[in-house]
Amino acid sequence: MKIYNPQQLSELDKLTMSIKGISSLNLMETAAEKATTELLSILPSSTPVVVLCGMGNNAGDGFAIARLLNQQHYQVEVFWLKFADQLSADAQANYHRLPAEVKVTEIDETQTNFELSKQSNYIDCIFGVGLNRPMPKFVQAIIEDINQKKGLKIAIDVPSGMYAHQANKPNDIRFKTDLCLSFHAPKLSFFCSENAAFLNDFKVIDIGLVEDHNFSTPLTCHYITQNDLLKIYKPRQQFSHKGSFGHALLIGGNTGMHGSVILSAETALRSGVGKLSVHSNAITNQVLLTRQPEAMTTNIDEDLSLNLAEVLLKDFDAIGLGMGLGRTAEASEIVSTVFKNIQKPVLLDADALYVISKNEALRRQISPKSILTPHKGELKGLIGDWQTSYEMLDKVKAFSHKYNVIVVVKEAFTKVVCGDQVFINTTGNPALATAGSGDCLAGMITALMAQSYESLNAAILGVYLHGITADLALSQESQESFLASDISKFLGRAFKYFECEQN
Ligand SMILES: NC(=O)C1=CN([C@@H]2O[C@H](COP(=O)(O)OP(=O)(O)OC[C@H]3O[C@@H](n4cnc5c(N)ncnc54)[C@H](OP(=O)(O)O)[C@@H]3O)[C@@H](O)[C@H]2O)[C@H](O)CC1
Ligand SMILES: [K+]
Repeated sequence: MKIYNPQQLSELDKLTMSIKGISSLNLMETAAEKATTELLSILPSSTPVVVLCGMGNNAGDGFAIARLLNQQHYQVEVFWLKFADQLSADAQANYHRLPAEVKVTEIDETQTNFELSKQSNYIDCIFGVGLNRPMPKFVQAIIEDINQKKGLKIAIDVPSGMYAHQANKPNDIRFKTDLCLSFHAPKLSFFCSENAAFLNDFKVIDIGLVEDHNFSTPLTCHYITQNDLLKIYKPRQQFSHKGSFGHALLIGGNTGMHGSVILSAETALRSGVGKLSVHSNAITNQVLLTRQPEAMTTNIDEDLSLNLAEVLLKDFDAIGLGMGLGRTAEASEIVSTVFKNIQKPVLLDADALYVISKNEALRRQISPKSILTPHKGELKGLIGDWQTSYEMLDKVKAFSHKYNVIVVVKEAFTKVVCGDQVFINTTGNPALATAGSGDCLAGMITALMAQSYESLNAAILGVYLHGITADLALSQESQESFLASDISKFLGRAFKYFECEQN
C-alpha cells in the first residue's frame, strides 16, 4: 500500500472527483459517513461526544460527523476553534447542515473560557493534512487541556498538531490519540518514533479514491501489507528439490557470542533454505550440531579467518555475515576477505556493520544490493546522529544511494530503505526487543536471498515474517517471556499466512 504526502492526496482527490463525476462535498460526505460507521462501533452512545472543529476541510468532516452522530441519537456538542476568518467552502456547507440540537461553542483566542463536561469522548477535527505551521497558542492550550481528560480520543485523518508528512519539534503539542481514522492511507508520521506517545493506533478508511496517477512528485513511501507480499512470495513447485532452494553460508559466532550464529542458523533453516553451512569455531559447531543437525560446518579452527578464502571458493547462493563476529582486527579481516571474494549481494549484520562503520574503504567494496540490518546504535555508526525520524530517513536514503545497498532500519515499524524508496513494516510487537532477535532476522533474510528472492524482496518478506512470529506467539507467550529462539518455533505458522492465501 502506498503512503502519500498531502500534495499527492490532494491530486488524488481532484482526480477522483473528475473521474467519478462527484463534488468535493460528496467526497467529504462519503468520508464522514465511513468514519461515522467506525465511530458507532467504538463510542458508547450513553457518553456525550465533543467534536473539536477547526476551519478547513478537516473541520468539514467534523461538522458532518457531528450531524451523523446526532442522527444516531448521540449527545453531540461541537467546539469550534476559530483560528481563521473563514471556513473552507465545504466546511461551511456542513456547518450550515448542523441540526439545532447540536450545540456549537465558539472559541477563539479572545474567548477561551468554556466548560468541558466531566465525562465525554472527543473527536479531533481541528487540523488534518493541511497543518503546515505551528498551531495557534489557544488551540495548543485546548488540546493540552483535553489531553489530560479521561475520555476516548479519536482523531480524524491526522491527530491535530502532528504534521502528516514532516517532522514535529520534540515539544510540539499534539492531540493524544487513542485511535486515528485516517482516510485512504496512513500518513508517514504515524510510523515515526517521536509520535509514538501521541498515536496509540490507526485504522485506514477507504473513501473510494482512485489509486494510479502520475504524481507531480514521485511516490516513495510504502506500507507493507499481506497483499503486497503475496506478489513477492514464491510457493514451492511440485518437482523442486533441495538444490532449488540454495546453499547459504553464515559467518559469525565467535568466542563469547556462540549463540548468535546458532540462532541465525535455526531461523535460516526454518525459512526454507535448501542447504546451510556455518563458518564458526569448534564450540559453536558443537552446540549448533546438537541443536540443529541439518546444518553443516566449514571450520574446525579457533580462528575464523584462516581458511575462509578457501571456503568461499564454494559457490554459495547467499552469505550472512557478522552475527557475533566480534570487533577485533580478525573481524575486519573476515569482512575484507568476504568482500574480496564475493561479488553477489551479502547480508551484513551486527559486528560486520561495526567493522564497515569504521572503514570507508571497506564500505566502498560492499557488493551492490547487499542488505544491511542495523539497529539504532549500529545505524548511528553508519550515518551519524539525527534529530527526527525524517532526518534519519533522509540520511539512510543518501547512504543507500551512495553505497548501492538496502538498509533495514530495525525499530518499531522497521523500515526497509532502497534508494529513495521506503517500505514500512507493521507486523511485530515489543516482544521482539530481546537479545538474539536481530540474529534471527539476519538468518531469515539470508535464507530468502539463497532462495533467489531479490535483495529488496528478501528484506521486505523477512521483516514481515519476523514480526508475525512475535504476533502469533502472543497467543501463548507474553511480550516479556518471548525469547529469540521462539522466533523459529513460530516461523512455520508465519509462512502459512501465505500458503492459505495462495490456495
Ligand atoms: N482525500 C482526502 O483524504 C479527503 C480529505 N478530506 C479532509 O480534508 C482534510 C484536509 O483539509 P484542508 O482544508 O486541506 O486542511 P486542514 O483542515 O487540515 O487545515 C485547514 C487549513 O488551515 C490552515 N493552516 C495550516 N496550519 C495552520 C496553523 N498552524 N494555523 C492556522 N492555520 C493553519 C491551512 O491553510 P493556509 O492557507 O492558511 O495554509 C489549511 O489548509 C483532510 O485531512 C481530511 O480530513 C475531505 O473531507 C475528504 C477527502
Ligand atoms: K484531526
